[in-house]
Amino acid sequence: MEASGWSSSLSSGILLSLVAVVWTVLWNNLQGLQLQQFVSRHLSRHARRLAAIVDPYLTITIAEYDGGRMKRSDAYKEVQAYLQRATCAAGGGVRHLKAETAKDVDALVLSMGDNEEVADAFQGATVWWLAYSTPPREDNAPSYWGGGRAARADRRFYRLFFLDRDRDLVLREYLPHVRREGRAVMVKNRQRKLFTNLSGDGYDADGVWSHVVFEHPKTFATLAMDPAKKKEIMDDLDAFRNGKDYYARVGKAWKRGYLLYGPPGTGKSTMVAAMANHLDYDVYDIELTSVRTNTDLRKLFIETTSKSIIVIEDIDCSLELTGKRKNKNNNKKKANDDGDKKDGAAEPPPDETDTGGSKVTLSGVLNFIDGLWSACGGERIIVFTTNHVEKLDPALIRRGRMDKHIEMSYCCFEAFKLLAKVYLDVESHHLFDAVETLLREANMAPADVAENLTPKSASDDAESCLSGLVVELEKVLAKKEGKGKDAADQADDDEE
Ligand SMILES: Nc1ncnc2c1ncn2[C@@H]1O[C@H](COP(=O)(O)OP(=O)(O)OP(=O)(O)O)[C@@H](O)[C@H]1O
Ligand SMILES: [Mg+2]
Repeated sequence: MEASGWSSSLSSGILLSLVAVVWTVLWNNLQGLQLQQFVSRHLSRHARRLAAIVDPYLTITIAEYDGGRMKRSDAYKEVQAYLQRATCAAGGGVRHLKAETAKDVDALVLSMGDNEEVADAFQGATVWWLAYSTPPREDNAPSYWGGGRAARADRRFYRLFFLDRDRDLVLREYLPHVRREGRAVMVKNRQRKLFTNLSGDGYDADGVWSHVVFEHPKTFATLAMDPAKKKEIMDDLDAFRNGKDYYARVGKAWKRGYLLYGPPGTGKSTMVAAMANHLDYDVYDIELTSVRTNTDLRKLFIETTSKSIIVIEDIDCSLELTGKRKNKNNNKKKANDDGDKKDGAAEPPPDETDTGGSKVTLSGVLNFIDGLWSACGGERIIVFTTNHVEKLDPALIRRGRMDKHIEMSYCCFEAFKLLAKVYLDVESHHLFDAVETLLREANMAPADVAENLTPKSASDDAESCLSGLVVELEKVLAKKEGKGKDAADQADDDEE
């Protein structure tokens, strides 16, 4: 925030008096309500400037990014939220509004467009807010922070104008009031968001992240898995959410890592949605191959808000993160004494001269998870998903980084019963016994079970869906037994 002022002058006072006299004469002669309204609105837009001639005013500028391009300023976001309400209250005063979807699907949240000005009254004083933006500076992408979309975007500001005589009121009471109210508006309007670091049409840009409204319907109630395991995960999440004091007491950053591993279609991505819905958190989905450097990755992390889940899907496919660190460490042991223990602040440049495309390295990802920067903000869950846990570098998934390892496995009978209830609304059926026996031997992912339980035509009912499932399970089992027999024959041949 910055403050400046102008002093009044006698000649300005005389000029204002003249303007007032001319204005009164003109006003009395104006014909027609419409013209009067037009002039009135025009005048109100300049009232602040006129007032300043006789009484100096101060300004406070609030930039969207203070202290560089690291993180959106909380004050800016709070003022933005506060002004959404003030803008609505201002009625016709603001002519160019920006609209965003609100929590209530039919409603819109309105905020001031660029170069719009809105007046606000507080305890008898009047203040004015102006929204404006400036083009990015040429030198606005310091190489240390890696530049990025935020650095290339317009720089946005709010400027508050108020009279000098209201200085104490504004600084001591009005601004804290604005921030408090702004936070309340943010909570009220909060829609959960799904963020991505990929830019594109259909996303709303928000610094380095783009987002859409997060509307995944999956909850733990409809997630099929072993009930005891499910309860354990839900308890773990609850303990995390309520664990602020615990984390502070033991001196740990308030974050928790979950590794979800298992074959395709066992519900890893679905589990992330259920977790987000359970905790009421936002989701940040990082496409690692689109992150150019380790510093960009760190910037993405810093720009996440608390109460969020940060997901990297298919971590084994995302990058060459499987064992590379070991080779690197062997090669550069003296220069870089164990990259995973480095805490981000002084990242070695050689890490970023890695492979083409994305230059994110294992060391960068390790720092991102539990380097010094990872403690910024708190209350974040980091989730990795993979089909091949055995391929991952042990450093990446050790406890402390990925605190909880959750195996998402093939469908068990308990999981099947839940799917049958969800998809067919049946809790018991004469075919359940056959399904139970088959599921003990045949490996079928919940995604495939769910697909078999989905009616395909109006004539499909529970009986036909369950029969279809039994047939499919028998096929899977026959295939498995066939493979087992082939393998046994091969072993016999080898022995001979
Ligand atoms: N445990 C489950 N409970 C309910 N539905 C499930 C479950 N597992 C999978 N499904 C259904 O199957 C579909 C695929 O699941 P999902 O994408 O979560 O699998 P995945 O484990 O992430 O697979 P991949 O390894 O290929 O990414 C989803 O639409 C989901 O509804
Ligand atoms: Mg998945």
